[in-house]
Amino acid sequence: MAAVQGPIVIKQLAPAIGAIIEGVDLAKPMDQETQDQITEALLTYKVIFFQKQDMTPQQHRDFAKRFGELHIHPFYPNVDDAPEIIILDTHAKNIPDNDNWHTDVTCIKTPPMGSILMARMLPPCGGDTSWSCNITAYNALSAPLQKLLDGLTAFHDFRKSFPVERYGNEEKWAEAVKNTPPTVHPVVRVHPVTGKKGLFVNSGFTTRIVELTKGESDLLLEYLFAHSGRPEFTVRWRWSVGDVAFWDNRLTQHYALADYMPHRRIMNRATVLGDVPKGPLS
Ligand SMILES: O=C(O)CCC(=O)C(=O)O
Ligand SMILES: [Fe+2]
Repeated sequence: MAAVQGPIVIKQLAPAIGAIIEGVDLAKPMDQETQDQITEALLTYKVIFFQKQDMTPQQHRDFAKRFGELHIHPFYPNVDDAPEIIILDTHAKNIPDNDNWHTDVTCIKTPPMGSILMARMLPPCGGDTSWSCNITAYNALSAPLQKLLDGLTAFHDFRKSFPVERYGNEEKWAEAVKNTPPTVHPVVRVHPVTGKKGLFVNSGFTTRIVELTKGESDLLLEYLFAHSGRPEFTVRWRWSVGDVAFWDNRLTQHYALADYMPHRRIMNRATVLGDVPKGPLS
């Protein structure tokens, strides 16, 4: 059954992050007021969930396009006549994917502002996804550590999440590496809309803090990666087919649990490009 179009109802899920949005059918044409309410909810709750949705990949793309230009992933398989929609199908490679804390595609100069993920096929149980709030994680650090981090930058490298041995096709991989050289972002990001500060390092892509020695960088990153995933900064979503999660990728991370093998799980994702991350000093 398709979702009903009506007044929006918001149900907060956890103190740090996450809310369910009721009363919107994402497949239907949307007025500006509804879109603005969705944007507002995204900024407030960082990840928002829509249930019982019935979108084709084309409608998924069209909804996502309302929020900005879409990213076409160099690697993931995509829908034939909607290349902006990537297909995450664990069965295709028979290995789990995205089962680490990460922020999407921070290895490019303009990492996504948001990702919109829809569940298409699910295992009988398991396969939940968690999101964490990098603003709450930053606020929980001591003032001296916040001050140190405010002035640092870090490398983000495509190869950390996409090593050649995992994604095969050496030629295509070399081309993607050439087109995606490591990029440097501030370790603390100022959210371009809310002005809030949050950690902007993630275990998916961040390899090295530029201004520190390798030993210092390794230890500090290890601490920050572990800190960011603390349960009190998170929300965990148990999927049903037709659920859609829309997250503000600018100051969040997420983790797709791979606890359901050998069952199949298929998700579709649209990825909305963002701006160049700015730090407190940049
Ligand atoms: O499959 C999931 O639940 C999330 C996968 C993921 O990391 C993503 O779509 O960006
Ligand atoms: Fe992801």
